[in-house]
Amino acid sequence: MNYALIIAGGSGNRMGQDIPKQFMHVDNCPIIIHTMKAFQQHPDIHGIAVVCLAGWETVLQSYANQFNITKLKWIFPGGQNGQESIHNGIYGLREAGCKDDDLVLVHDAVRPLLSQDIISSNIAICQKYGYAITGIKCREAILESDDGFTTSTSIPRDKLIRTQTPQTFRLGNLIQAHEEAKAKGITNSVASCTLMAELGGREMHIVPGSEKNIKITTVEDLEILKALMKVQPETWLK
Ligand SMILES: C[C@](O)(CO)[C@H](O)COP(=O)(O)O
Repeated sequence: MNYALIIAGGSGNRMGQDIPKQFMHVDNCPIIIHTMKAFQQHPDIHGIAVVCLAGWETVLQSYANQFNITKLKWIFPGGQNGQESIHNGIYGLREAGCKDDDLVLVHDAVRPLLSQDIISSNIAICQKYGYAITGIKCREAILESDDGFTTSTSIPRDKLIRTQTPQTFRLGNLIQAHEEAKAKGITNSVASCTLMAELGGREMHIVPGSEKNIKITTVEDLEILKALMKVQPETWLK
């Protein structure tokens, strides 16, 4: 079985709005529901779990009912950071009876333009190799800065990959990684892929992502999202 684990535990401070960004409406629908629709629509996704910001669980369930997201099976509590939220999600899935061999597609609630192809490739690559990370090659020149204002250091971009989600693993492998992280005192890795890299000993395979698989973090991202939805309302899901 293949399950989407949607991470919606954040309060979205960088957006500077009263409503958490995953619950903001675009095109008359909350961003998180746009995201869930992509998994709802995919024939090889058997269930959706959401790790949800405290206090928003009932709102989420109501929206899921309203927009006919019938695959939503579980809502788990969010954590203090992304790593803790994913931890809550995977232990929740195990307690709910999911098997170690089941695939878990960990996905940001605020990446609503996820394509069906990216979901399919994540499943195929994870089934074949065990660890699938969505990513795109870095096309910009990269500089390093200590203070955010000045720089004199360039980093060659040729080997750099900008990661996206989904990031897909077998449930048992994810749980093992989080147990190892606990033993090593790693508590705040940025993403599942960075956690796997920090732990070492795992080769992750890259699934081609898309510039359209945008992460909504700032008001500017919101404007880009609205423009993309206007220009290509049908094609972004392909
Ligand atoms: C997981 C991620 O989307 C990969 O690009 C990204 O790291 C999430 O970052 P955030 O700090 O949770 O917004």
